[in-house]
Amino acid sequence: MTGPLVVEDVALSFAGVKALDGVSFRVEPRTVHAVIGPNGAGKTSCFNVVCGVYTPERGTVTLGGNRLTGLPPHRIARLGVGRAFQNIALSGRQSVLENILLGRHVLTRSGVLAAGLRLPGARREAREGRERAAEIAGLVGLSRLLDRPAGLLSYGDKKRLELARALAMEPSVLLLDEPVAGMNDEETARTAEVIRGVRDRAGVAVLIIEHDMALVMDVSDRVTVLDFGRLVADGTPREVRRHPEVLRAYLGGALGEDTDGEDTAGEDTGGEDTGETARRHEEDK
Ligand SMILES: Nc1ncnc2c1ncn2[C@@H]1O[C@H](COP(=O)(O)OP(=O)(O)OP(=O)(O)O)[C@@H](O)[C@H]1O
Repeated sequence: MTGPLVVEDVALSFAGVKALDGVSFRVEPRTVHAVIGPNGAGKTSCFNVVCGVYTPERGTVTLGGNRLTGLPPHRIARLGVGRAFQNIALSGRQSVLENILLGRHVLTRSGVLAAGLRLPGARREAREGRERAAEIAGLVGLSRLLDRPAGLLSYGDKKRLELARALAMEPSVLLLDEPVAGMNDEETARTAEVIRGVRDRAGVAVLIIEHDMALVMDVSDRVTVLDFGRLVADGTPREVRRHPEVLRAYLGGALGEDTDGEDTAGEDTGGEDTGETARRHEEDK
């Protein structure tokens, strides 16, 4: 990893709606960092700013000191920001291995012509690419399914293949948008292991958006909480779970279970009206 991903004072609006309003946080190398918040909090907008899909009105994003803001998404990807999309867009007829290799295209130097002419450099690159793709498949638990067409995989395996394809670009930071959405408990647990493996075995930082609070609290080293485009808390899972603003944003419910057995859901948050935020979110829908 080249260094931290630093989001600094980022602001973005849509027709007067402040999707992000002065958001700053940093993702340290080799950590799992979650961005959470109620619907419409600005999580997806934040990802889109990091990836270069949106250019913020104010603020910057840097990776290891290199400025990403203002660069097109493909340049940002080459600089080390990988993304696995929420909507699965795999090539169903191609095998697991071939799908991972598609993700490596961005790294292949010798190009299609050289490969077609079977030049030695291209052949070596192709062999190394296949070896690395197989390693990545191992990292996400798909080693035994290398030759299987992606279209025949289970839902959970498809999501993990999508993750592998993003890893094939050899990112320093991997962005995962709801990696366990729609998964049962067993698949969620497998994916949690994969996320830890990406951090610990591949040495890649993982930035996730996720609504599954149990997963977030389980795998994250750090959590950034957004609400109405503003950062309301940033800290370890334990710290944010107890943060009054976080409890207010979530009405205490989703974050109430504490590992030390204390129930923080019923804690007095000091707010005048804990129902206010929820009502506003309901109105927004
Ligand atoms: N392309 C867009 N056009 C107009 N408004 C948008 C657009 N994208 C996001 N917004 C608005 O910006 C705010 C933040 O939205 P965003 O999608 O970033 O939130 P989110 O936290 O990802 O929500 P969710 O959990 O529902 O996906 C919302 O008020 C949303 O309606």
